[in-house]
Amino acid sequence: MKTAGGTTEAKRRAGKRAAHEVEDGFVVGLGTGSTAAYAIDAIGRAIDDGLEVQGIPTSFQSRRRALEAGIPLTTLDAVDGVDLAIDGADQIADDPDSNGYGALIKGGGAAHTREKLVDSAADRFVVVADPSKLESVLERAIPVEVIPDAHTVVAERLRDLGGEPTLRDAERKDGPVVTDNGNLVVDCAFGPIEEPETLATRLSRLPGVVEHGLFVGLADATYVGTADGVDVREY
Ligand SMILES: O=C[C@H](O)[C@H](O)[C@H](O)COP(=O)(O)O
Repeated sequence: MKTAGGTTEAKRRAGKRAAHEVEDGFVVGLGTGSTAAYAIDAIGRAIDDGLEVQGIPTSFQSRRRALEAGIPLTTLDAVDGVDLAIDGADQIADDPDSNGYGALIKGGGAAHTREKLVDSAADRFVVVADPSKLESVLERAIPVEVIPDAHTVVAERLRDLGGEPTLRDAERKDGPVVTDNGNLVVDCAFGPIEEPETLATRLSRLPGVVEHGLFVGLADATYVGTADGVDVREY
């Protein structure tokens, strides 16, 4: 049986393992969420032991975690490139025989726009996860970041594409979630996504959409923490 403690340990293992890939002098993309946070903490400990790196956070949350961990920060426009990005995922397509093997759904924390920017800029993008994130076919609702004025129009276009859109509401305030970029999030359910690349292209084309949480062909590897180790998938 999977326990909350077991999941925590799996996330910690995956995060630590990915942090081992960080080398002296690297510029590292720092993902958002509870799993990437373990990688950030591990990089911080390596810095205490003498490693020299710079981090690029993907959200307010990862920036704060990185500052707490003592990671020197930089920005995408101040560096020549990103050596490695480490980031979590909400769902990972895990059928090697399918079109979308290694495709991801991200944005459960509304951070997918900056995550996609940083993760796609990296020479290598490693996903860190626990086994609950693995599915043969992606099926979670896709987070779509929209400029505020556009949310009703985009929702209409998403229905045209066969989706069921819902404006994401904040849990601890009246009103919608507002992203780090000042935008809104529409979560759109499409059922099982057999052709993630086709859907990703269609979503990217919609006026008013800033970015969506379907990451296709971006991940280079996934590290899945397990009860006694880490399973590695290279794409
Ligand atoms: O917007 C949030 C991000 O895409 C996260 O990487 C994703 O939600 C996974 O988070 P966690 O590791 O906490 O499940």
